[in-house]
Amino acid sequence: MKVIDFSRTNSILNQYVSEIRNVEVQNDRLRFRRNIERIGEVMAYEMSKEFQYSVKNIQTPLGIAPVSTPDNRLVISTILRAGLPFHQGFLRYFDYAENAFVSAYRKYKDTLKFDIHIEYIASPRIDEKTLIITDPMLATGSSMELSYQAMLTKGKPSNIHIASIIASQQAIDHICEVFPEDKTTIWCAAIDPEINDHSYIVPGLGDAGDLAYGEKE
Ligand SMILES: O=P(O)(O)OC[C@H]1O[C@H](OP(=O)(O)OP(=O)(O)O)[C@H](O)[C@@H]1O
Ligand SMILES: O=c1cc[nH]c(=O)[nH]1
Ligand SMILES: [Mg+2]
Repeated sequence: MKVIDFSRTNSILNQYVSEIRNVEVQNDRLRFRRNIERIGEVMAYEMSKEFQYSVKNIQTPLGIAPVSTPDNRLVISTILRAGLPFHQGFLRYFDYAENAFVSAYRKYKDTLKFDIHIEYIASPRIDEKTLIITDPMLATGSSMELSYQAMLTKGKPSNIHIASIIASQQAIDHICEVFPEDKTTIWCAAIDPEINDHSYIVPGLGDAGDLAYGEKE
């Protein structure tokens, strides 16, 4: 499976990642959400280079201009809640994309053990389309796996892009096992080495949903 890790390349993306990780900066919710959006925008631009293109002859006021534009039919799917600003970043660039939303949350049995519950899905048909699943955090990879299973009730995509910001090495390994190898690409801004006993990514950034939208009870 193709895994693209942007932290290996020097670019302005790393500035945005440093700010969402930084305890001195990340509590500014507006900046946190905007940085997540900006990472989505940059990632969307990079991802667009992998799409299929064909030349269209565009009528200008003065003549015909041949322009190569993408042909992929995109569905951007997002895992609530933390995925929302990331989704928005992709949608700013892929303005013709269809959109899907899946809810996934950790229901704790005690302080360490939890199940992931999927209770809501709103999606178009995804047959023969390019499915982009956006979620800024991949800790165990279970929310991504279960959300993908839920999306498969809406059809069979031709190819899949998993977009995350911080992924644990464990999540990358898990996704490589459970997603179709030949048609999946993982995009992330960084891969961190560990998850802790509470299944939080270390060093990670903390709870992305809470940082974007406030704590829940
Ligand atoms: O890889 P996993 O171990 O499944 O963990 C990652 C999930 O955790 C976060 O959501 P969270 O459950 O915190 O919900 P929230 O976005 O509502 O805060 C994140 O956005 C992922 O969906
Ligand atoms: O590190 C983590 C793990 C799950 N969800 C988060 O927001 N952060
Ligand atoms: Mg959360």
